[in-house]
Amino acid sequence: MPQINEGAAHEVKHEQAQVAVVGELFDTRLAEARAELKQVLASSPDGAGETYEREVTAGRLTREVRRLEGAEDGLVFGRIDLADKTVLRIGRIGLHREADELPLLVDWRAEAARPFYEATPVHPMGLRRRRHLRLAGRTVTGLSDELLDGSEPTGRDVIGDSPLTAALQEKRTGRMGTAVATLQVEQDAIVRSPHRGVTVVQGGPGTGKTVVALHRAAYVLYAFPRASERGVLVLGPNTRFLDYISQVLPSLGENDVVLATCEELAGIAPDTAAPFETARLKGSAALADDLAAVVRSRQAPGGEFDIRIGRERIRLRDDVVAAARATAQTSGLAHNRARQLFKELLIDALVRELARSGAEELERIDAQVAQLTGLDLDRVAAADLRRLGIDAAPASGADEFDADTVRAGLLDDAFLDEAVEELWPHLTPGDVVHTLLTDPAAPAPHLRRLPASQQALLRRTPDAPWTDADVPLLDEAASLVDGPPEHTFGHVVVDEAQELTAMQWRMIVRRCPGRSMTLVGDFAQAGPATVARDWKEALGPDLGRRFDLRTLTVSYRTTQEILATTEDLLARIDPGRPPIRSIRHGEPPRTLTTTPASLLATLDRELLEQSRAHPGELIGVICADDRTEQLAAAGIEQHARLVPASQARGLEFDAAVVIDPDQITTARPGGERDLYVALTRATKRLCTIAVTGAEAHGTAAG
Ligand SMILES: Nc1ncnc2c1ncn2[C@@H]1O[C@H](COP(=O)(O)OP(=O)(O)OP(=O)(O)O)[C@@H](O)[C@H]1O
Repeated sequence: MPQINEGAAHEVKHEQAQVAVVGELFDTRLAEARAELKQVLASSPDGAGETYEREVTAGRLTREVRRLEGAEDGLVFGRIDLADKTVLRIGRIGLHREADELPLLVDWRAEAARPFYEATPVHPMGLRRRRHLRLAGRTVTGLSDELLDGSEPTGRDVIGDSPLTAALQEKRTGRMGTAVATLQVEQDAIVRSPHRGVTVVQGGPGTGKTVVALHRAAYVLYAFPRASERGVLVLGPNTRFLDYISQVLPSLGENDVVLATCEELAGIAPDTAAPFETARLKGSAALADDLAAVVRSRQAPGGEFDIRIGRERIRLRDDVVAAARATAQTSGLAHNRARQLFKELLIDALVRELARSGAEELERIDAQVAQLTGLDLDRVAAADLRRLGIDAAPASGADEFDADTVRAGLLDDAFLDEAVEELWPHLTPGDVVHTLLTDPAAPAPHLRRLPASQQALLRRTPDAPWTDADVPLLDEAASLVDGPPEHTFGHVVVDEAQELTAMQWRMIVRRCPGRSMTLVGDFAQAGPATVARDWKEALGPDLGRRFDLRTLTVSYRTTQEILATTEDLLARIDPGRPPIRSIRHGEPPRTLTTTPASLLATLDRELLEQSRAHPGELIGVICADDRTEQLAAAGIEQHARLVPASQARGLEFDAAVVIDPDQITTARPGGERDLYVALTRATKRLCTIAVTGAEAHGTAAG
């Protein structure tokens, strides 16, 4: 915090007064929105139209109230002074009094706020001074200025610690906070990018990828109205991570973003998690073709259609059925909808057939009558009609056949529908995936080409529960049988995007028809289900190669000392990658060595010492997944957050204690990447506990 000298004290007082004015307007707006909402909720609408209108208005006002409430904390955080002496205050939302020419508070996403983030002494963007404010509630607790135009500080400029340093020194709470006051130039450039297609942000641990992703989501909502109308989705790897980031967008005044995992997006709650080998195999896009083949195999694969209608037995030739099938299959409709088209085409053919056979029957009767009596019935009938003064064309059997009535009757006929069901059954997504993975006779060109051991991993038993790895398959099957998902988004943000399998990419792309996305991740941190090695490989099949690739280069989390100890590991994971640098410095990481029998005692002691030395700090204990249960049973969670290595991606702690790195490395393929993730979670202190001895992995006793 800058030293509050006399000039600074004066400035703090001045800012305090301004913050109070902004706060007053904020309170008025919030009170107005709440009162209006109350009034709308108390009204009694007359009729469906008014009820609908009331719902819409109440929805809008509820959102407005939540938006304002979310932005209250740290409402004002910046100020820019332009060379022409214009002063603008920057905050989480915009506030404007009608009578004023300038806004009282400029939304951080507005163009007018851009210089607050992007101005540098080399490119001052018309600024003389940039000021950061620190607030506790509505009290200004500190401020610091940067002079950008080369002018000398005056008594009204407060030159002190960088606001970024102050922000980074705050204790971790277990929930990510916003970085709206201190977004750095390279981050801001991505957040504010006008690019509406696919933006990919890569960078090492702690470089702010999540920060950028979330602020980008808020920016899109503000700056791209069409995308915002269709909604913004933020997709994360697991609920633990979503919980970690859950507060960021509300505190940016944005409550309308949907936060979801892939499972939540598909609306499927799997019963269990698949082993990674299975997850990797089930992630292959080639299975999409196999699923499509299974569905096709249930679409009138061949043969004629034979049905009794009334007393008649009608048979449609196989080429007639094949033509209906081809038309339905090329209609672009999903299986269950195309079934209706197929059925209607069959009915059309049946009606034609009935008309033809009816006409033939009448002709046959006429011919028999003529042969027996010598009368031409058609001519007799026509002569009779002429005598009556009616000019009639010769009657034919077809004229007496009411095709429309017959057609309508057949459309409603349950018996006919059953017959169609034999050829083209209604399917559920579960039927399709189940058939692919359980039925050895199912068409599955890709699956068949796999070695027997892999086929065995993919096979499921009839009653097996669905796993997380089945979710993208079920979602793919849903799109094949019921059509594309109803709920789509205007912009999708994916965090830890390196984790997604090809099948998961397909489910995301289905939900973002406009292909407007921000994808952030780091392949050096990829889990074992990931097979793609880079973005081109991961995105190529669904999004092509035209994406805007940005790289973040500075870590704001992991200290330089910790990064230095992970350099060898990183070089093994990704030999060509240049090490990243950090703006943080801290204690050198420590390694403790223990035996399986004394692991719990060693860990206990370490946690106790850390809590005593650094009260209130958040400690994360990261271990191989297999060891989680043992540590949980020992009550570790009373002192620290216990995180299985597979779920540590994206998380952050003041201190991290990494248990048995060798076990993490060997627990699953790509274990070195799991270890790299685990070692880079701490903002201050890293302690590694190595476990030596024959029973080192997973068998330690307390
Ligand atoms: N501009 C910033 N101002 C303040 N804090 C920042 C800024 N950028 C990043 N941070 C902080 O740095 C930490 C790491 O950021 P973040 O989690 O976004 O990194 P990441 O690249 O997503 O990391 P990982 O690869 O481990 O998932 C967070 O605590 C975040 O709040």
